[in-house]
Amino acid sequence: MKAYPKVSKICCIGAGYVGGPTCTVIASKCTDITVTIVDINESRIAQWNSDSLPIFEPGLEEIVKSRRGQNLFFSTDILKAVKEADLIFISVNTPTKNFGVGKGRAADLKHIEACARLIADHSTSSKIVVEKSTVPVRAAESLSRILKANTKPGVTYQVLSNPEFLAEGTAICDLLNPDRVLIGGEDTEEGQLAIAALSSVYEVWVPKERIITTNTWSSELSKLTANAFLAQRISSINAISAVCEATGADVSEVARAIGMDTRLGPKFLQSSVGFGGSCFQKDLLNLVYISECLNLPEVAEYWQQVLNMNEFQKSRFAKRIVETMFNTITNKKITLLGFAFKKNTGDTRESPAIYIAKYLLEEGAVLQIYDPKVDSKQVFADLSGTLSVNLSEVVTVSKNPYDAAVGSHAIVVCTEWDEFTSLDYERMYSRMLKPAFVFDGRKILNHKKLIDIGFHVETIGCKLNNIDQSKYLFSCGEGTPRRTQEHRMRFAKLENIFLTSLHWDNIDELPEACLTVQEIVNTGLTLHGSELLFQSADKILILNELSVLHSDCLRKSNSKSTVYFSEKQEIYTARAQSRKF
Ligand SMILES: NC(=O)C1=CN([C@@H]2O[C@H](COP(=O)(O)OP(=O)(O)OC[C@H]3O[C@@H](n4cnc5c(N)ncnc54)[C@H](O)[C@@H]3O)[C@@H](O)[C@H]2O)C=CC1
Ligand SMILES: O=C(O)[C@H]1O[C@H](OP(=O)(O)OP(=O)(O)OC[C@H]2O[C@@H](n3ccc(=O)[nH]c3=O)[C@H](O)[C@@H]2O)[C@H](O)[C@@H](O)[C@@H]1O
Repeated sequence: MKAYPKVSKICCIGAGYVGGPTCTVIASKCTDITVTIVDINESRIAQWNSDSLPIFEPGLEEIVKSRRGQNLFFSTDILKAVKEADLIFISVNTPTKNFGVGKGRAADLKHIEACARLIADHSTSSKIVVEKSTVPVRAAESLSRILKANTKPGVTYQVLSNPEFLAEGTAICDLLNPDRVLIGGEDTEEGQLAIAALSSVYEVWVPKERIITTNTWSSELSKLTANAFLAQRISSINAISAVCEATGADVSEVARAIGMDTRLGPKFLQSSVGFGGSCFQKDLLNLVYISECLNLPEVAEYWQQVLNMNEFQKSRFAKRIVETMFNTITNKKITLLGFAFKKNTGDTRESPAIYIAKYLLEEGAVLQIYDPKVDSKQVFADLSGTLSVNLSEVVTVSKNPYDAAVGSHAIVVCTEWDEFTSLDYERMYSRMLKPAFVFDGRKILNHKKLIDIGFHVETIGCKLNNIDQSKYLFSCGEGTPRRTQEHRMRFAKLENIFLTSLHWDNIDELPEACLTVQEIVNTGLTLHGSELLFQSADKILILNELSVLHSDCLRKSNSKSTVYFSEKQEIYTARAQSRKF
């Protein structure tokens, strides 16, 4: 068998989340190959050539900087790179079609086709064309037909399928140490030679036994199947999380127990607010569409259910936020921690945070959003379009989580960033209105500790023992400080005093209590009682350093709910802004 000439020049069309990292790693491992990554998006290429790369991926920047200008180039001169290359990766986006036949389900292959026509029109030498993008089964065949129908004399093409399995956030590790590299090609001598040529590129750093070869269609279908199985696992554990919440079981315990079965394994069993990202939904929709086209409605329905479960999970979580906050979040500030679809990436495509944010905004909430890698421009772009609210009035993007917590009623964790586990939640709590809530959509926080601080905590897949940790002192008559000491209650930790009547016996020591609290800490003191009591209390409490808030338990007007806490909280909020002694 003849050997294919050694690959010495690679062109990658599409400088996105796949093309950029993949070909950067190839350039770093195969320093004798010149790798040029091209894109029609000029600003993206300019960013790749700058100090601020267009995507965040741990470890990527170092490798780009070490190879850029050596054997790694980013360019908008697509024609030149295509002409010079022996091997061309097509890594363009293949989004879900939003028009015409297959709208909302089929993959839109217009970018792939544009690449094929461009290669056919401008190539003056033979090429191996590699489908890196995720495509429907038999897409390589269409690619091949376009190329061959436009072939110039003396130019030949071999089309390979080489799907990418990297996950964002761990892309560099995945590329350096892949579980497998899959290459599909034609079952002809030329096809096998092309497979061998691409394989030789990977063999520089990937053990040969991890490079598997197959026919093109199996390769294409394996990619869709891998994503479908991964998404199915998440939807399966999320379905169980709903059962756990209804029964008192804990989904983390269930995941641990089943994950130790070597047949199941522990990965992808993290129950969450739902999966996001640019591929799971798109690829599942594609699989559903292909199954329908093949007249396999049962198969289509089966995979559709994985997506339905994901929608259910997101909406269940969003509804729970509103229900727990006394069924109304109108004008309530809510802090969203995380906006990316997972940690260690700035990518927000199909992020569950977008769904949650839109839901809360539609319910009238005011959002204060913090994500370490997503900027405000991206947040506003993602939230624009569908809502009936003026976004700039109801959404702020903060530069740190503590600012995002000021005046907020609730924290909602949407992304599992490591830094969220080590925040100073006492500090967050002190900046929030009470009762203060945490909704942990990623199950990453120390829930017991949060409850001890005073938060009401809700999470996915288990019921938490939320007991009201607030301490109430009923009346504050003569001898109260002494008696609180006898009962080992620290006066300075006092946050609530309930005044039962205006009689001097009940309020005698109130000024001293307030002075003590003011001197030592404090985040504020709430007095509970009737309006009448407060009119008198106003006259005896004039403190510069301490906010004393009123909670008028008797007033029922203006109440949207008969729930005591709801009413208390509304009045508390209103007073908090207007009354300071
Ligand atoms: N994002 C991910 O983690 C993974 C994505 N994939 C698949 O890889 C493909 C690419 O995905 P991403 O890199 O995330 O997309 P992306 O949207 O980040 O990047 C695609 C790039 O292709 C460029 N492009 C489109 N048409 C072009 C043309 N005719 N000429 C030159 N450039 C063109 C776009 O300007 C864009 O910069 C998709 O099929 C996706 O399903 C596969 C594995 C992982
Ligand atoms: O084709 C693709 O685009 C890629 O899709 C996924 O990678 P990615 O979407 O980048 O990230 P994942 O780690 O798979 O996470 C996807 C979503 O599922 C969520 N997830 C993941 C794991 C888990 O246990 N629970 C869970 O909710 C994540 O938070 C995230 O929202 C696959 O993992 C990659 O193998 C594949 O190459």
